[in-house]
Amino acid sequence: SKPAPKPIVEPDMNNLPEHPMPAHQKKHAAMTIKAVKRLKDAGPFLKPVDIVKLNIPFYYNYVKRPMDLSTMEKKIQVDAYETPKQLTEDFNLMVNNCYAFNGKNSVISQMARNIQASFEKHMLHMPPKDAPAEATRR
Ligand SMILES: CN1C(=O)c2ccccc2Sc2cc(NC(=O)[C@@H]3CCCO3)ccc21
Repeated sequence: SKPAPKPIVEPDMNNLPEHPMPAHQKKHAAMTIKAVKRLKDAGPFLKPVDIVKLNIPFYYNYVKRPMDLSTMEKKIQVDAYETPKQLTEDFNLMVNNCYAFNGKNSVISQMARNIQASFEKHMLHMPPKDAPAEATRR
């Protein structure tokens, strides 16, 4: 029917959380996204899907909440995340958007799974919220 309009761009600077992720978790989150961006399969996920460049006017009819690595990086920088779980949810959203539009068995979806595996490995080392700062503990 009609191409759906572009969704609201994130992060919503008028709706940031009161208690964002603490600094030691924010640092690990930023390092994780930085590492994922260097992967050979990260290319198509570095920036928001460009519906003009890709000539896909109906993309937003399938994908209601676009997500990409630069948006996640921005959200980390402006303290839009309260928990590491919310970062993981955005990463999974990016992968599921790829499945929704391209199909799970597409080459691009395999690339999404490859970078998701690397993201999950890095997130295993995310420090707990109340991690004692090494210097002051003991
Ligand atoms: C995640 N994803 C896609 O989900 C997508 C959506 C529709 C059609 C193809 C694809 S693969 C893909 C390719 C690019 N490619 C590019 O951005 C560059 C510029 C336009 C052509 O290559 C970016 C995103 C993307």
